[in-house]
Amino acid sequence: MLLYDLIIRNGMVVGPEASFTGEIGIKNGKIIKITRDIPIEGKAKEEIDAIGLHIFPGLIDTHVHFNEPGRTDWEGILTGSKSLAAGGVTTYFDMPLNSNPPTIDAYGFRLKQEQAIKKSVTDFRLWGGLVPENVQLLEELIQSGVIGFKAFMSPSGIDEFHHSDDATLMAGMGEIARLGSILAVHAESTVMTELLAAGKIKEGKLSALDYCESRPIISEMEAVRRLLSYAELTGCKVHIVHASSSKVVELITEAKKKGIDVTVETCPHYLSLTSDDFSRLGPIAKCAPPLRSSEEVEALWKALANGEIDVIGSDHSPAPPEMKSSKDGNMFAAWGGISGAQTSLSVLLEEGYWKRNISLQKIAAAMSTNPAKRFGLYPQKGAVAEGSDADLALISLNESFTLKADDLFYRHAHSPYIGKMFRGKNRITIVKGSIVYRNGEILPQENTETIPQ
Ligand SMILES: NC(=O)NC(NC(N)=O)C(=O)[O-]
Ligand SMILES: [Zn+2]
Ligand SMILES: [Zn+2]
Repeated sequence: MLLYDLIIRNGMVVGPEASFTGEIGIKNGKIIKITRDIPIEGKAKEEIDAIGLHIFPGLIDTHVHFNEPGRTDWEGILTGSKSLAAGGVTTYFDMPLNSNPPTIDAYGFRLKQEQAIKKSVTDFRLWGGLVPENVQLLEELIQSGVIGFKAFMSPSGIDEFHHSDDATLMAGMGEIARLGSILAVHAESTVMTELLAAGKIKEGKLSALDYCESRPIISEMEAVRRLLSYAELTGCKVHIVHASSSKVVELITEAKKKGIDVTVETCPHYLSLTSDDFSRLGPIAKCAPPLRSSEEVEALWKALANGEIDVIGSDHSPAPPEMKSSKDGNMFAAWGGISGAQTSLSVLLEEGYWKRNISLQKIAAAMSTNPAKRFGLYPQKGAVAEGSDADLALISLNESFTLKADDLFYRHAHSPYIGKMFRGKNRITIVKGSIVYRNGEILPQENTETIPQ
């Protein structure tokens, strides 16, 4: 009898304190043995020689919009999950919008879950939405198995997913606290962003910089402060998504000190791109909240280095090319959302590890361990440890590549990073013991349909 299905030999395991040379034995989708500095004893059906590779706990992307069912022409579970696997991500949390129907009741949940079980090449969880119409349906969403709830404090850009007014937030947060779940929030002020945008549009000021000015940092800060008050009042756990500035992070750090149960996420694009890049690249780099200055980028890195940023999520939110272009230079009209599912770790390694001395431990924490802990998946996920799911990314740190459109598995080969050089390449992605990605290719899996893209 073979002891293992798979043994990974000679790799450098990225542990929580330090990296160590170790070997990993996998059976039935789980890590059942790890040795330090000595070869694993026993045989396996398959072996991987990971000499020269760093073994990360499989990354968890807490924030993707795969838009299926309903807007599969924008992305899709198959294409989206392939792109994640290529980037070392083994589990994602899909947002309750822009799929149609949105995931705001058990029916919407079931429709999406059926598709994801058939098509996803990685593991996944689904967010439920909190909208003004469904406060009484949050419990059925919990029973369906949502990882948590997501609300917008300003319009989402999607007609079927309304943003939460203050009354909805307070009632919804009371209910979510009662259910013991967590609320993820897109925090921008509706009043500030709508009035500022209306002013710009009236004056015909429609450039990238005008768009950025219509969504200032203070509008995020105002929304976060208000939300934190509701969190304090209701006891609801909250997670602020896509913070664009260290000033937002500071508010959360202060709230943590006061005992509020809050965490914060930022995205690779806020750590690597500026509003000037948006002016240069056009709608491909449009997002909400918008890109900021290079000083803000550096301040966010500091916050990450200080351990003040809990989670990095991609906020992959693509749209068809027509919606990501602008013939007349009107940046207000283009779709807001950056395609980043495949490149998160690449950005963190090149811009963080190589350029700013951010340790691999910090990167693994923000991209795997912390999300697993925050959303109740640890230690099943988020750790290279005996008993954990065999979700792993094998990275060649020194190897560099220049990103080409051809490398992207997205439905639409869009990325603000095409032409950028990255040091650090994901070679192999393993999900629950199965090799799903190896050296540029997705490997066929028994449980996923091979559907043409
Ligand atoms: N409807 C969306 O997908 N919106 C997303 N768009 C961005 N971030 O520009 C988001 O997460 O807010
Ligand atoms: Zn958002
Ligand atoms: Zn989003």
